[in-house]
Amino acid sequence: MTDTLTIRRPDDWHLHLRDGAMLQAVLPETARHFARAIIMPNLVPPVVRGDQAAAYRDRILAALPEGMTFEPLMTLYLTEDTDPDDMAAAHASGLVKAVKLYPAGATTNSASGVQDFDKVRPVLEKMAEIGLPMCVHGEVTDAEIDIFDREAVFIDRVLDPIRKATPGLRVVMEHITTANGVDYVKSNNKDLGATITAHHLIINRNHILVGGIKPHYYCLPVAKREEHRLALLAAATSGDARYFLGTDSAPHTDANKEMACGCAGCFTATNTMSLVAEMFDREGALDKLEGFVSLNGPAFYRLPVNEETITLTKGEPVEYPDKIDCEDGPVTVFEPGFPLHWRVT
Ligand SMILES: NC(=O)N[C@@H](CC(=O)O)C(=O)O
Ligand SMILES: [Zn+2]
Ligand SMILES: [Zn+2]
Repeated sequence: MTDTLTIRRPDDWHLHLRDGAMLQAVLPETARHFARAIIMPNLVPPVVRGDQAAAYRDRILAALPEGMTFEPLMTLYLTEDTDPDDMAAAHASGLVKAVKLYPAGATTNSASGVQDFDKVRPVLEKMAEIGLPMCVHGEVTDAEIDIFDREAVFIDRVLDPIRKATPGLRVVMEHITTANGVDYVKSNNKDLGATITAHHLIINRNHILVGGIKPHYYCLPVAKREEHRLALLAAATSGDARYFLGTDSAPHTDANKEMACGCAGCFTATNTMSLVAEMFDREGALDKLEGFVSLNGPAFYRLPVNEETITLTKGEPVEYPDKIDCEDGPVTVFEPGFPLHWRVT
């Protein structure tokens, strides 16, 4: 039985760090294990231009505790007014590694997102030309589409037409939650990848709703049926390099989660590596863990892999805090409902 595992230091290809007091509170949770992360731009106001991304990057680095190393990989929030030249300059300087597409109204702080996809056509063409990847929150927002179908409908009605109209556009389907998402990636070429979160490998929709509503399991896209969770787990542990870890760790204070209209987002930064290793171990796929967390992401983003390593050890159940403190109020850490045995040592 394997009980220690040394792998290259992992990266997180989808992370929310927020700003101010929340940034201060959550950044060490990620930087403890992860070397780099793709930083989501859904602040209020959103990070739309290169100068805003540069200023946000500076605030992140200023919040990093002494002695920790971490590289924020910045993104721009795509709006109908995005200037293709500003975007291209931010990419050429090395600052910006991706552009994020939020359908307007799809998720937390997405009001400035795209309503009319034709309006961003020139920007998408520029991205294809310069090789700048687009990260997509893949859900339609139409009131008549059931929330559990919004990812599958987005693939058919929005994503596939965009990809066909924009050859060469490199796309990451963020936080996929369905077998439809898994299959769409599988049946396409190397210009398409997908991130998978730790929590979507663990929970299905029953976990949110059976026996009382669990606000800390509510995120978007919402967890689906068990058959979809199993498809995600199979994809993550398959060794297929088009799937990689993006935690979508999305902190909200408990006050904002535990209310009549609670925010969407699971906070997993603290225990991600224990969560993911546990799930890979259960699948007998520990040999695929390094690919999923440390190799496949850099390959897609055409970045070097990390030189440092981390060692995971299996033993007695791992202890981790149930909440982390933040000046704005406590933030609950994702609790899988079973013990975790792999710790980063
Ligand atoms: N995933 C979530 O449920 N929430 C994210 C936004 C997002 O990634 O869609 C957030 O910013 O809180
Ligand atoms: Zn999202
Ligand atoms: Zn997210």
